[in-house]
Amino acid sequence: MATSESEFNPDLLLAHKLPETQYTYNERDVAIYALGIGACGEDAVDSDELKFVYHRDGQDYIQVLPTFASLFTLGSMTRLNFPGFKFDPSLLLHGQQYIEICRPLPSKASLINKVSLAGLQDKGKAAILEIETKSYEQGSGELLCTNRTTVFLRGAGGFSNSSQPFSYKNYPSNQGLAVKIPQRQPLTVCEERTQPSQALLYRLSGDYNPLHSDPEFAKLAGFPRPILHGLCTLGFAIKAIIKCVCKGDPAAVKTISGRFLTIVFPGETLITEMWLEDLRVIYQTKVKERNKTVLSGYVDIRGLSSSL
Ligand SMILES: CCCCCCC/C=C/C(=O)SCCNC(=O)CCNC(=O)[C@H](O)C(C)(C)COP(=O)(O)OP(=O)(O)OC[C@H]1O[C@@H](n2cnc3c(N)ncnc32)[C@H](O)[C@@H]1OP(=O)(O)O
Repeated sequence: MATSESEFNPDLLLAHKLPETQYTYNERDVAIYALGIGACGEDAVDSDELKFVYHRDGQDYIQVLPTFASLFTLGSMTRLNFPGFKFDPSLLLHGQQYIEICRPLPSKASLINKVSLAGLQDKGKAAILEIETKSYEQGSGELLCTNRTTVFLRGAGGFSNSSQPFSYKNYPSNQGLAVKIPQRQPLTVCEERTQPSQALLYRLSGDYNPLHSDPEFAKLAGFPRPILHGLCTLGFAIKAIIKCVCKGDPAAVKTISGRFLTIVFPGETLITEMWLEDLRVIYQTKVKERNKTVLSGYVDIRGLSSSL
């Protein structure tokens, strides 16, 4: 148990206001992110992926992958601190990510993030903490996207003061649910190998958690070597869905939900299976070398090309 009963104070915790953060990005950040999630990693002239890392003079702007939105949360997620609730940050794992895109992401922008606590559950052996980030364009004040980041805090559960485990959630119960994988054959499957240096490249987008780069830190956290960022795995999976289901159009993606089921090591091969249910793509991603399902979730899309 990471907190003694006297340390957990739900009134203090729920009254706590998280500070606003800012995030400014440009085309260079967009391209570095796309390389970090494997764009053009196997073929430098891949016509489906080149547009995410390069645009010729005279062409329209570089295109932005919808999972780039997950980076907007970095400012608040790297400094998590709550009065009335303590945990060991070295035991934190990314559990789930939910992203709602209100309109396609511009290739450069300055954003204001409004951050709030969206949930906290006592699961006994762990605590589940959820942080919501709403990103508004500076100037217009228009809402661009919402992220909900769920972190799984190993060893931080068992803090409830009553016999009923503490549970707080302030968002609709149908959002970001664990998915049921269909029993039928998938509509389509995409296989892509991550590079042994994938996490070292991905971290340059701003997630410098040593869990993904430092062998000693990874061992202290309970892993034999550094593991891949969950959001990097999610980026690979959603890029595969855009390629295989959305005909390469990143603007087709409306909502993304993913649950990280087990760890991925950089260098492993990701196989993403996809099923279509109306305008929802259900997906699961497996690591080929260990035959383990590492991620599952859904993507809601805005429409479908008739050729599918
Ligand atoms: C830009 C900011 C990013 C913020 C994150 C910063 C740090 C980033 C770190 C990473 O990227 S870590 C790498 C990515 N994440 C992972 O690799 C985690 C992979 N998943 C696991 O290893 C396991 O699933 C787990 C999280 C350790 C949980 O497994 P465990 O066997 O311990 O749990 P269960 O007994 O099955 O379930 C207990 C309880 O918790 C609920 N639950 C389980 N898994 C998750 C999950 N991934 N997300 C949310 N909730 C989860 C589960 O439903 C059970 O609840 P009840 O059903 O009992 O109510």
